Amino acid sequence: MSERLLVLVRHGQSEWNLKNLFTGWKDPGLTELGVKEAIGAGRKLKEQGLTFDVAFTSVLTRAQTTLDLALKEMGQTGIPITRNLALNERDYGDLSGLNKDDARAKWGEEQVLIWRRSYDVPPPGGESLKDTLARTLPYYVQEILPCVLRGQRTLVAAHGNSLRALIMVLEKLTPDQILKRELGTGAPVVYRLNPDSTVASVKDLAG
Ligand SMILES: O=C(O)[C@H](O)COP(=O)(O)O
Repeated sequence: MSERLLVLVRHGQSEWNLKNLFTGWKDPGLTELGVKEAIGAGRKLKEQGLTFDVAFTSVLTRAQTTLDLALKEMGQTGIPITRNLALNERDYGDLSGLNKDDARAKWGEEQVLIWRRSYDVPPPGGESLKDTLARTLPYYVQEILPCVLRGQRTLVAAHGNSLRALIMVLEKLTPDQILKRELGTGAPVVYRLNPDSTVASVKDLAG
């Protein structure tokens, strides 16, 4: 029986995570810590005895580098990698490049939390989680899920909010529950799916 393995991993710390800037579709690289976290993700997956047949990532450097470093750590650099902007971070619109504390000072704690974590309120000029889901979910259903269901062990390296969107569907979270769901940098979440594509088990390798 095939194991229907799906692992989601958020990229390691980026230069803009470190500077506390809204990033979205901007394309900073990983920090030194981010590189360590990416290698650490590979090490955690290796320790679980996991190997992969295919991988998916976004068109942004921080996710691609994280994937490359994790695969290298696992000795798995030869597997096919598909890059698609459907997996990109949520577009933060006019907030992109602004400091998150400055934004809180300007618009208030509550408004910024709503922009960052609510389901359907977009930041000015950007995408809500619902908008993000509207592009990540079709890609997941059409491109990623078929690989998992045919037994290809699948690794997805992407972003806080593109992955939260997928996690909302996988874990059947309500808009209220997704508000509180955070994803650590470089922390893999390991899913095993049932034949009907529902989740059989989930294991968070954070920490
Ligand atoms: O795009 C960003 O700024 C981060 O990658 C995710 O930010 P958030 O935690 O504010 O959604």
